[in-house]
Amino acid sequence: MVVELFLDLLSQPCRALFIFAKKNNIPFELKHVDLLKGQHMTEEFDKVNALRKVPALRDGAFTLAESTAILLYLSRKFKTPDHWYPSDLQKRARVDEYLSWQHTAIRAAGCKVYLSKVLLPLITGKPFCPEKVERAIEELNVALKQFEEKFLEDKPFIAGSEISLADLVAVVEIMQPVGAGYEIFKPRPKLAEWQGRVEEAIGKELFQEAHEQVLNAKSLSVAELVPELREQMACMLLKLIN
Ligand SMILES: N[C@@H](CCC(=O)N[C@@H](CS)C(=O)NCC(=O)O)C(=O)O
Repeated sequence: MVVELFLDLLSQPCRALFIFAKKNNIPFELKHVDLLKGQHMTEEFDKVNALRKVPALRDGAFTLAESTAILLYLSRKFKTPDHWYPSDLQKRARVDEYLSWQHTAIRAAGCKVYLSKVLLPLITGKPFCPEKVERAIEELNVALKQFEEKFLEDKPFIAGSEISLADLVAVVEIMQPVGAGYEIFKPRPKLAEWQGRVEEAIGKELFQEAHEQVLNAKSLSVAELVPELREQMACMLLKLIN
């Protein structure tokens, strides 16, 4: 029985897992959990991840939540090439450092841009609030400056000369505000060059496949989201962006 991955490619951590599994030829069954249909809120999905969030993994009777834990589980189980999570003590520490930092920095700010500009208007049917989007962009700009100066410096990749889990996790988060129409790369040549290297290391086709949905906001629909769930999701999003 192959590993089952519960994903929605609209979600950044899900894209990281999808790319990682495909790039490393890890055999897996993709279980699509459609966030915009509220499929993560069902009793059925609750048995896989009681946190009711994607991504999640099931390997036989074993279930696992949290993308970092899942990436590490897959890298160990399938003994993926060393560069993803280097055995060298200090290179590995660089990856750990980035994975620890990113949740409250790039991820938090990039999410706010996407949620306030794309998802909340889609769910409520109301236009986005320009002040909220502006505030989120300011937060994101601070995080991106820290990313370039502290984490990337003048290296090709975060842990040195090869792509690692840190770059993968970073790139999927950085693409989320791009999906909201925010021009991230033009004013940041260093970031743009890094993104190009990461995309090349992953493979352009796989990168595009993973990002197709998030880069096409017009294709999103909440027509199948029942009113109670719509209400719950709107409240949750408002809390997240405030
Ligand atoms: N720390 C978690 C974050 C998971 C997460 O926030 N997933 C979002 C999609 S990106 C989700 O499922 N949201 C649905 C909800 O919170 O109701 C991870 O890295 O896996």
